[in-house]
Amino acid sequence: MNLQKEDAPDRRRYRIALIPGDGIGGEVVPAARQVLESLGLDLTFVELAAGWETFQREGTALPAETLAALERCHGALFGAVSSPSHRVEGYTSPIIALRRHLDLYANLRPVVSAPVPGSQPDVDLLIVRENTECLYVKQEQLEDDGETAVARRVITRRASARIARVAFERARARQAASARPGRSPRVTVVHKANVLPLTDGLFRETALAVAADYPDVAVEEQIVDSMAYRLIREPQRYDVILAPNLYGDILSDAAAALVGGLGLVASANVGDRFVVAEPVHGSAPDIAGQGIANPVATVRAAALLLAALGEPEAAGRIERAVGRVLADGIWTPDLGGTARTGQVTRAIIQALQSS
Ligand SMILES: NC(=O)C1=CN([C@@H]2O[C@H](COP(=O)(O)OP(=O)(O)OC[C@H]3O[C@@H](n4cnc5c(N)ncnc54)[C@H](O)[C@@H]3O)[C@@H](O)[C@H]2O)C=CC1
Ligand SMILES: O=C(O)CCCC(=O)C(=O)O
Repeated sequence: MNLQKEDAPDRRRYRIALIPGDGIGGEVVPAARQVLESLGLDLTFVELAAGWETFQREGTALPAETLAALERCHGALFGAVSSPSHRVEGYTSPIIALRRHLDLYANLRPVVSAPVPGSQPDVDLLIVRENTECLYVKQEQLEDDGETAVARRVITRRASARIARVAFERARARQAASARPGRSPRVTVVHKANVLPLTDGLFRETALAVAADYPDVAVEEQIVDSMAYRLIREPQRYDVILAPNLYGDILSDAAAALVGGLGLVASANVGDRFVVAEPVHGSAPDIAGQGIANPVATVRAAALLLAALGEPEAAGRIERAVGRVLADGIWTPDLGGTARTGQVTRAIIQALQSS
């Protein structure tokens, strides 16, 4: 995947879109921007609108100007949006729309132990989630009698094969980077083909066929409900977990709970030409506006963005700085600490500058 703009005059100058969205998105994205600004890279930022507040103001949650501006950026950092849980005429989740519009077909979610309370030791896994289809095609309808609602679930061989390739390639790359020393690379294919033999069956069958091209990577399969159970019982045994969209979404929030919570876990929505990085969490309306949101997930998302753009060294520096701050016990309340968003952010910047 080469995400760098071919027409970029200088590959080491990046124009980055910032889409804070709603709720704590407006707190954690500026925090991540400060961290990015402290790196000494040649970055310019373009702030773009999307989300529920944008919808209320402009009648669309993903304005055409946002999409047009993204075309001129190398990548984007997304905060979170507040999507209502009831139908609102004309509203559609902008992050789901962006993933499909930009064909960001791989949602990569690293889940790694952290030196914080509640984190299990020795967890180092990657959830590779298909990001464009399944129930997220959002084709729902209410039947004429108003008593039955139907959703279409789409699984294609093409999308299943390309996400499976990402999973196997990542398993190889993780092995090369010694992510799990002494253990062989492995992909766990998640499905529910025992109940849904056509849709999940196609996902499963396609992933297992792709596995044949990767004899050096072990493959196993796991039905999604027992996957949830085993993930919680024994997260250390997993390496790369490959899942259709909805299962991957649910498993990644559960996995976050194993390593300190949603305040720490980031993701990258990756396609062949673009990347949108974001925290796994949502807009957290219960804590929005209080200055206590944990910025780490979004700072880590910024690191994933830099890595995808071809700046692994800067990404590594951010990760190491975050690790030091967490080890020093500079924690927001979700981790049991008393630090505020700004204090954690400043500590990360200080750790970067002293590295
Ligand atoms: N990618 C996106 O934009 C996503 C958006 N959402 C939206 O977010 C809204 C709220 O959804 P919820 O179910 O409450 O999930 P949520 O992820 O926003 O919050 C779940 C819990 O985790 C806590 N939390 C999340 N991020 C945190 C952080 N950085 N620091 C400290 N605590 C944090 C929250 O306070 C809350 O108790 C909904 O409107 C939903 O549509 C949810 C998930 C992803
Ligand atoms: O609330 C929204 O607008 C989107 C929530 C989707 C989500 O949790 C994910 O795909 O990671």
